[in-house]
Amino acid sequence: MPHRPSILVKHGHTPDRPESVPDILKTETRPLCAPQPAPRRRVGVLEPSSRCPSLFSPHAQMRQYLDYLQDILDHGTRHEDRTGTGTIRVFGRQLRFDLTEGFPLLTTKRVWMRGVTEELLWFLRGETNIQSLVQADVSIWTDWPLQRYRDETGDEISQEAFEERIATDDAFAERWGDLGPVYGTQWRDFEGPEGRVDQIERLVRGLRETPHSRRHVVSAWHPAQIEDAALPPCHYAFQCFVEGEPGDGRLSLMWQQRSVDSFLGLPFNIASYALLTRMLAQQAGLTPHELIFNGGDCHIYQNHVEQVEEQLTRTPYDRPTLRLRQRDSIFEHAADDVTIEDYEHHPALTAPIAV
Ligand SMILES: Nc1nc(=O)c2c([nH]1)NC[C@@H]1CN(c3ccc(C(=O)N[C@@H](CCC(=O)O)C(=O)O)cc3)CN21
Ligand SMILES: O=c1ccn([C@H]2C[C@H](O)[C@@H](COP(=O)(O)O)O2)c(=O)[nH]1
Repeated sequence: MPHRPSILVKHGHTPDRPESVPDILKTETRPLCAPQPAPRRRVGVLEPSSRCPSLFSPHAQMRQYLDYLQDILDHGTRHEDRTGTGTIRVFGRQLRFDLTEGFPLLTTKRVWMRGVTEELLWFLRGETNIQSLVQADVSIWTDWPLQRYRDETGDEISQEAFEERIATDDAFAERWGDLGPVYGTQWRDFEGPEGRVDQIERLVRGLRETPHSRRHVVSAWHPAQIEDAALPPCHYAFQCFVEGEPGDGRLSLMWQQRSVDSFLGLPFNIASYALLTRMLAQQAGLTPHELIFNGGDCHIYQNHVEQVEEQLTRTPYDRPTLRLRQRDSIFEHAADDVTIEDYEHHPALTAPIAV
């Protein structure tokens, strides 16, 4: 029977760290984009002159996430949701991270980078069955397979009957874990009228051959296949942007997310797109620059509020550093190509996932 550990099992060890608060962080939070004198514009010169001043401080950037959570608590409205859990939600928010200043892995709780990495590699392999993820001991998707507790005709069966089938029927066991046409299919194998499109392969080629193109878009949203997916894509599209010339160019990435589980999902999503930006930049000989998140329905589940409030009492540490082994192809990466160094973080916070 495939190994299906509980998603709430914590991996790794979370050492408690002594608090050391840099002076700059002891002051009250300032508005992120307080009015500043207009910078002198120098067209075509790669200076961060026109960006929000908050981006100059890595601490302020990670405080952005805490300010975003506080904004939802302060301005959100309570609502029932599909999962029956209930959320507090706002609509339309943006976060921006400067990737030249360390890796944007949250430090106000532990974020499980190996889980993030395995999930991204699983998308990049074009897979939509979770068996290889589960074998890698990553169980963040185990609640969503289409045939969870269903037989092959789609009829619901008990958990015991389902586990019995998996244990005794190899063909059934092999199919277990299919999520339908989710990210892997849409990124690598998007079905169109003229055949399949490998959007990632096309993106890497585009970044190398026509870096300044305005068409570096990958869409996971396939309107004709939404009904067939176990969960319609939450982060449904991203776009890349290159400034500068080959040898001295820099790469930014912006992703769109229609629905945002701000406590459990978003920290994973930030780390995942930051890692993807590093991989794409490496393939195209560019330097990672800015990472931009645009969220639609940005919510905090009501059973995460306590953990969010705990997080809001914490002060971010310096950002860690990410090392990525160079590969000839973006599709050749293995999980141990990614190492995170100097990751000082507050203790892990656990929370139930809304299914
Ligand atoms: N409600 C909901 N939120 C999500 O973020 C989410 C979904 N559903 N469905 C699909 C995927 C699965 N994702 C997940 C699922 C679980 C965790 C999670 O439990 N994270 C734990 C660590 C898990 C571990 O250590 O094993 C965490 O504390 O961040 C994170 C992202 C993101 N997505
Ligand atoms: O990468 C992900 C995937 C999922 N989520 C969250 C957002 C919502 O809380 C649920 C999806 O429910 P819908 O009813 O389909 O919106 O999963 C996330 O934050 N990040």
